[in-house]
Amino acid sequence: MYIVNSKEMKNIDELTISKGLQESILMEQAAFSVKEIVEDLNPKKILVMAGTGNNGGDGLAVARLLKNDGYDVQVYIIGNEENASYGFVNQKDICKEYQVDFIDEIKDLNNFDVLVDGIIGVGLAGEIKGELLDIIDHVNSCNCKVVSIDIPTGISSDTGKIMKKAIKADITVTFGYLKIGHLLYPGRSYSGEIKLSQMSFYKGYEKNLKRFLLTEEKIRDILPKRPKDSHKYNFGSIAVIAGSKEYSGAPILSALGAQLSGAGMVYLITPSYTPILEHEPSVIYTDFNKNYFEKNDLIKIKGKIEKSDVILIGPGIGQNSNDFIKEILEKYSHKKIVIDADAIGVIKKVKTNKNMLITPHAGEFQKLLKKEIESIEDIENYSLEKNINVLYKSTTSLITDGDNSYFNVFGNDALSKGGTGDLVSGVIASYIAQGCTVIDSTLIATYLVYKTGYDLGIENTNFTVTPLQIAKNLNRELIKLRGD
Ligand SMILES: NC(=O)C1=CN([C@@H]2O[C@H](COP(=O)(O)OP(=O)(O)OC[C@H]3O[C@@H](n4cnc5c(N)ncnc54)[C@H](O)[C@@H]3O)[C@@H](O)[C@H]2O)[C@@H](O)CC1
Ligand SMILES: [K+]
Repeated sequence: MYIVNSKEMKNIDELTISKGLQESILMEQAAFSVKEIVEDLNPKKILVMAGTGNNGGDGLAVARLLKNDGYDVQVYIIGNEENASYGFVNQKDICKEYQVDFIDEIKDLNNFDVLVDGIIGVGLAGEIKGELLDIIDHVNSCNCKVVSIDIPTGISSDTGKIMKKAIKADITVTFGYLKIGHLLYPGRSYSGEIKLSQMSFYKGYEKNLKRFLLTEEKIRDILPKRPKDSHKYNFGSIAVIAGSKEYSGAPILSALGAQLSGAGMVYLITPSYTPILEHEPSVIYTDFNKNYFEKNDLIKIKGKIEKSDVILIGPGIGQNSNDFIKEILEKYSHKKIVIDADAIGVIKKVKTNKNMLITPHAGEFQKLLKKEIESIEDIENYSLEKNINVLYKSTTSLITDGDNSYFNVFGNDALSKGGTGDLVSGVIASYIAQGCTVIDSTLIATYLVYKTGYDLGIENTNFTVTPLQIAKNLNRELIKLRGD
């Protein structure tokens, strides 16, 4: 499923209209789908709040359709009509013919049971200003159900950010394509339940789109098949190079993630002792009885690294093993490498390539960028400039190779715990070892871990789900995907 920004949506609108489909037809389609959703709420009294752009035009058309079906509906217009769009003016003229009731002031919004937010859609420019600031507060403090047209007023469709103030919707009805702002927080929570309506948009533009929603269907397509007649070497081997005196648990979660999701062979190499074999005896384990890795440790593990199809480096490794990490990234840059946690900072010092994946969360990524992340384009551009794959971990995670990006929205607060990232990186390495591309492996791994965490949170509570529990239950999602 494609995801668009406001510019792409505008291009799609314009291209569709250039093919001969009139704007008023698109508006009628949009309004009809909103009207049906409002009707499902069984309202007695409805207020449509309309801005003076085409989002307002949609709102006016919704009001007219509801009035025509006998509903008690009123319209309140917000903004300067001198600069109104043609779509708005046209719909207002039709509303008058249909005797739609316009009001000049709103006293108590609690007199209405449904509010339709047709104030601003994808045409939002800059921060909300003027009378709208108070109106938004008023809407957010009332008890009515709020249905936003296209995107809640005040949410940026490009970033999901609140542009000073935004309406909190119960339902958002959007048209043709999801917008980035529906998926990224806080836009994701302000949108409430999102309903996507199909429209007659010209599909020829889709070849230009490069952002996608990660779906179960996609995972079914890319999940590797396991041949019955196979041996361990069919499923690849992984060198997990992880841990330090301070963090002896992280390597366990990474190794378990790798082993419990199908890899053929997992070598775990840590500086100090970690009790992995008590958890999973099939892991091949080495430690050096020291606190951190040193550059010359590489000689001792060369054989295992060279036998491995994938290297996972970084979970729990701390900041005292950087020379050793740099040596590995330089020497084995021809191998697939998952670079996690404290190893991520080391990529600033090495030449990177598309065999590599980094897995930063916001704090780690900001350190690489040396500035705050403004939009997902910052992440995509970094990936392009550094020629490296990126998994940006957040409640909505982004997976990108710079050219194509996927949004994973299966995450929630059940995953917001130390150790989840270690598990994810292990599962990613596992699917690379099993023959998937770096990006596909990241899609599969984040899907499996996030979805398992989500399901365990529902069965138990989001407070109590742990990464170890998720690791031990990865099989459940795999069983569902296998279809039995
Ligand atoms: N062909 C089309 O163009 C279609 C457009 N559709 C609707 O049209 C919307 C886009 O319409 P527009 O491009 O006219 O834009 P919008 O109507 O979303 O926004 C423009 C209006 O918002 C006001 N505004 C913008 N930023 C503001 C700010 N910071 N503070 C206060 N007011 C602000 C502008 O003055 C203008 O009145 C979509 O979201 C969708 O609802 C749908 O009807 C489908 C077809
Ligand atoms: K809106």
